[in-house]
Amino acid sequence: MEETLPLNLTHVNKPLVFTNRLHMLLHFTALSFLVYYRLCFFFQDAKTRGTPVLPWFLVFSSEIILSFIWILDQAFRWHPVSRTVFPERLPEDAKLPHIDVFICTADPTKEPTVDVMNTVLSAMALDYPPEKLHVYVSDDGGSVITLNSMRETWKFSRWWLPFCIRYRITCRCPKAYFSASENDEGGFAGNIEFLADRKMVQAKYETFKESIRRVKEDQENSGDAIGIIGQNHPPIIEVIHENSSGEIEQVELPSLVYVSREKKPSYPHHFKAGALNALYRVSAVISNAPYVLVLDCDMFCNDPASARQALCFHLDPKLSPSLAFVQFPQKFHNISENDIYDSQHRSAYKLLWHGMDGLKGPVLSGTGFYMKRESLYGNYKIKDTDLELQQYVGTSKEFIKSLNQNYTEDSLIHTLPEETLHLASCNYETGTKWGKEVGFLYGTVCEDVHTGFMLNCNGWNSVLCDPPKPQFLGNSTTNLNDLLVQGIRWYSGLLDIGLSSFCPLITGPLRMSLLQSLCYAQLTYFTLYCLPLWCFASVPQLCLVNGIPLYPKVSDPFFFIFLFIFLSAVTKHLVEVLSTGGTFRKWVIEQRIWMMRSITSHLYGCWDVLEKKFGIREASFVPTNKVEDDDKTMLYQMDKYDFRTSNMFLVPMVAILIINIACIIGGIYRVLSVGDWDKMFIQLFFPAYIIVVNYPIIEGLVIRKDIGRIYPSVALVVTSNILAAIITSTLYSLLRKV
Ligand SMILES: O=c1ccn([C@@H]2O[C@H](COP(=O)(O)OP(=O)(O)O[C@H]3O[C@H](CO)[C@@H](O)[C@H](O)[C@H]3O)[C@@H](O)[C@H]2O)c(=O)[nH]1
Ligand SMILES: [Mn+2]
Repeated sequence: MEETLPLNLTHVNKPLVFTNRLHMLLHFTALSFLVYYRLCFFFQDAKTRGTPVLPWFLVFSSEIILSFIWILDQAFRWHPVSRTVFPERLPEDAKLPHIDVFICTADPTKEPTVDVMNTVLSAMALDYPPEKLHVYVSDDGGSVITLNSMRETWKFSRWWLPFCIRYRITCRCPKAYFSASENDEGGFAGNIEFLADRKMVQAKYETFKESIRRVKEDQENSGDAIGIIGQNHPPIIEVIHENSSGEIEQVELPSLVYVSREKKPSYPHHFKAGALNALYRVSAVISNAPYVLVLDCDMFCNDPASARQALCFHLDPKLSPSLAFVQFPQKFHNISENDIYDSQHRSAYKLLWHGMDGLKGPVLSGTGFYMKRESLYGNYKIKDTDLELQQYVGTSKEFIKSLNQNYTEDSLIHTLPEETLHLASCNYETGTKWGKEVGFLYGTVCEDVHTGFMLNCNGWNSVLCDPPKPQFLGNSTTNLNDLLVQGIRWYSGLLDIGLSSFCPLITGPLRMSLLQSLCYAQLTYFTLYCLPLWCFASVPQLCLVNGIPLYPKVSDPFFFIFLFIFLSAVTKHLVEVLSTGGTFRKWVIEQRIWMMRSITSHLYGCWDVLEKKFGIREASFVPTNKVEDDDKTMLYQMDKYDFRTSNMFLVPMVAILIINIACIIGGIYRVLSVGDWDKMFIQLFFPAYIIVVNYPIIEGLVIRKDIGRIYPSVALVVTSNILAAIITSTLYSLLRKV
């Protein structure tokens, strides 16, 4: 009866679903009262109002935007699920499908080659029949360093893979394996042969690292600067192969292919999406596996079992026909205990993705997913003539042939090198539907969300596979500068999708469930948090000093509506943090990071989108820095914010704090002398809350003496004060008049 047992199971946490929905009902009712209260104001007689219209309107608009995002957010909480897989029930190895692994790298200066090669090694060492595994590395930098290092990697893999298999090592990324405090001994603890082999392989690993260092040095000495090579180079494709030397045992290894697509300054290259599409084509004529694992170069396989786990969904006869991809959550190896930047993106990967999984499936997250190759080929099947097909996917006959291959071993095509180079050339896509209907979509730097959204629109589903042991571990941004810079790219890319012709609120409901569309809308519109947060950080405070009440007084029944909404929102957040393994402290940190990001990254993200819409600026994808810096890591591990970032981020944060501190002092003085504290209670609470939550900024500015503090440079002090003064005086004059 073995065959009838399911490969996977889905669980619904019913009590959680119930409490979520009850909370939605209560919170929504309170929000309706709030809207009623705000609207009534406009019907009052101008004389009895006692508050000018403008500040009321600003605060009301902000509340509407927050409520709008809150409503979108509820879709994630409607029907969260989790899943279990049973890889032991998969068919025997001989019947398993081929898998291609794509690893993207772009810049050997920002993405340390040794780490990239560790990712490659961990992927080659997946627990999967090696003859069915092809690992492709896309090098957008077109760098000799990466190519030569891959040759070294191939050599080392002949030692590394047999070692992992023989001793059943589960951590197959050598860097992680050799630096782990506790050794993964696969049940061979104390075995003399194991210890000797381990020592020998470790020595080989050291030699391997040394050889990569030499490759780098040779390149630097040859005068070719690293980094600027990326924008203009011919296509290079090489199947890595070395003649085996006698001393190594003969083992079958997965194939390893280096692909650097052609780049010319006159052709847009569409960043990572362009790189992945080139890999899609090249691999189609080499191995053409029906499933593709995509990895960022900094995300290694932490457990070799992921391929088999993903196949528990892809080979499930019920799910398979409409299943586009199996997404594993992004998890990171460099997260400290308190995680002061929320680098792990707790809410997304521990909560939101599970919520979408209960609807039509999680959003594509850029890395750590097993995609069904066919799902990205669009509507190629309904093209009648060869010409139509060529206009759709391009002119390569070999590629078109690959579309209809049966994925059996004998059908693997042995392609001529010219064909692969043609497929990786930069004008191959001209006049075709690549990036529009075929492959990863262009037009935004968040190609992952965009592509996932369109797949869902076209009827494909996805699932989230989140086993207890992280299958992939990446490198997250753990300093303020990288975090905020990366944030600008994400939030502008996401808002780009929201404002494009693929607006999730319009396209979505027509082509998928309303709830799933709301989830996408939340992802693409939460950049707009910057508007209400800027407002709440300044308007109520300035009204406080001016004696303009914006909220009901303590004795008013509506006061409890506001109190309830605040408490309900923060308590729900706190409960979610605690139930996903966080602490009270983590909750405060998330509140703080939300404020910091909204005030800076979200704002600049919006600005970026505006500039792009008006054609002032082109899209850019600045790869995140992945070089480990001891100073920065030390500060992060010590839970100290590293404020060594540009004034572009510091000035708004410091200016907001100046306003809040000044207003709370002025406000308290005014309330004491006038005695209307009951009218101003909420407005006194606002700045107090902001100051308490953001205390580390004050500490960084006036108390800390270490390298990560905020240096009160003349430029910073002057610009923050000027900004604070501009905001204050503009609002001051406006608020009173209207
Ligand atoms: O022109 C480019 C730019 C980047 N990359 C690669 O894309 C990957 C992701 O870039 P990274 O700098 O690490 O960006 P992150 O912000 O960390 O990436 C997140 O956000 C991206 C979308 O902005 C997604 O593509 C990623 O999968 C997701 O992890 C890396 O492997 C890069 O080498 C390219 O191949 N070509
Ligand atoms: Mn990354």
